[in-house]
Amino acid sequence: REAGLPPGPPTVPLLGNLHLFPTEFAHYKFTEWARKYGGIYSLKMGPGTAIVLTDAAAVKELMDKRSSSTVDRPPMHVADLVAGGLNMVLSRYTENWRTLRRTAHTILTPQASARHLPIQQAEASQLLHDLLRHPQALLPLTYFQGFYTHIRRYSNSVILSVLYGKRAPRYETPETTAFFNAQHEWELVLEPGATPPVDLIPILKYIPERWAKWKRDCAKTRKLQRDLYFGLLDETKERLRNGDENGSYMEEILTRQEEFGMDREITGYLGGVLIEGGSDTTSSYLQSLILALIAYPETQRKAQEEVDRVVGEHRMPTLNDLEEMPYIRAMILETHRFRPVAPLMVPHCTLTAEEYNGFIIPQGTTIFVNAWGIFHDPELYDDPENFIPDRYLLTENGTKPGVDGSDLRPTYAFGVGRRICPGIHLAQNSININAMNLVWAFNFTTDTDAEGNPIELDTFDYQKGILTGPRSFKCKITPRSAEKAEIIEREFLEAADTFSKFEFGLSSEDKEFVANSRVHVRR
Ligand code: HEM
Repeated sequence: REAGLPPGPPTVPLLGNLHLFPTEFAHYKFTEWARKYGGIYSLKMGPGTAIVLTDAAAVKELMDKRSSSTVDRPPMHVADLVAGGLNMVLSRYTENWRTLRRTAHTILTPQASARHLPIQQAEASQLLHDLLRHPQALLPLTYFQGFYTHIRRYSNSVILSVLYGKRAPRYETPETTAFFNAQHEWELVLEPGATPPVDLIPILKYIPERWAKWKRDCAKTRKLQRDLYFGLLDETKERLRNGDENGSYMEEILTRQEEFGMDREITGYLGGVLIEGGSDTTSSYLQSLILALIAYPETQRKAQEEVDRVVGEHRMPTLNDLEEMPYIRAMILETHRFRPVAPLMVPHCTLTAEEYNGFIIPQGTTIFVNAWGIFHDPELYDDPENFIPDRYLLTENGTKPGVDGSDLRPTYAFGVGRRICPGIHLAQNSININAMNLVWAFNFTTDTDAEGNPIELDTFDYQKGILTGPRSFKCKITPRSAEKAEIIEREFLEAADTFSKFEFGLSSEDKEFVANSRVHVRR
């Protein structure tokens, strides 16, 4: 370890700390090291360096205030092979990234996100309806529990609708299947160990494809992504040409392509990255919320009391109600803290050398922001391992009274500096609507086994990966009253008008599903 670097675990020759680097759930190990080496420590990755920040003051200074240096991402050859450097999440600080980011900001403003509220609300009404009708697995062979796929469908359909004006009525809708399929392949090639260390030893990039399965996997992922992303783009173009607009983001980009400086290639990938960013993040969050509500029934009871007081029995919640619901707002923040979707955010990288607190951070250093370690720091939070929304009623950032939490902020889970999540407004609308809806509509409880014993939930049973969410779990979802069940049916039926504007070019199975679900309701 070079002089001037922050401390860190002991190194060995050549590898540095590479042999210690966790290949899954890295945030646990990073947090253990933070308690030992401090809020800023370094890891030697062969000749390269990584810094782990588990200190909110350091994050604020380095990631927010000095974001012009920490805006970069570390090199990732796999991302270049799959998306030609055009995947905004993983892209380096290039002209293309700036174009993608600028355009994303222009279309994803709070005002634009508000314009898309009707379809978000309609989709949320289908989510309630799906949970009411089919809370359990839809197909006997489905690995996932029914509720789990309903939530995934919801978030994917919302993003497809707002981007391309085309919704996904079923989890098995062809575009949704194609997306989750491509995404699965993408996650496999991104897994640590799936590729040789090409970013550390660049000569490995030149291994011919016939000896490198990973290159063939990247090519396969690239094709799956391009077929879907450019297919959807071309359909939108076609509709625009035919005068069938419905106000989607891609229509706006296609209309203003020149002004945004976007060619076909970059436009296709902008849409793609927004589907990727917007699908499993929102759904993982909602699945974590349900998991927490079941594991902490007292919290569920308090949230239900509040929603009943503000909304009552006879109507569904609306976004305006949230203002009157401090407990639900606290519960929303506590879910981000308890189980952040991106526990290490997405790694950043320095464009210039930085000095901080007497340490030198060289140019080209990878920076991990250990959101998990900060959110679970017992110095900051009382009883951090438990789900306790009340903490956010005591202080703005949920920290212990008397502790200075001013370096934190309520949007922390969405990232830092110039890479902060551009989908934040759309995501927050989804989270706010559904958090209220779910506690208003249902009781969430543990399921029972064949002998009638409750099936214990493991609140640590999470998927591995940069983004994480609970693995499918069993639970019981029951409507809280017959009247609420009726309101759910009615709202879903009334949403048909809103849906119809987004029901272009559906497959025959989707058409049949749509027709049947609505006829069924009318009976
Ligand atoms: C619960 C929901 C969500 C959470 C918790 C979340 C969180 C994050 C985090 C932590 C980052 C990395 C920030 C950083 O590097 O510092 C990020 C980046 C990103 N998110 Fe989200 N996100 C969510 C929803 C969405 C949605 C709905 C979209 C799309 C509409 C989206 C699109 C993106 C994109 C494109 C980036 C990359 C930004 C860049 O590197 O410049 N996210 N998000």
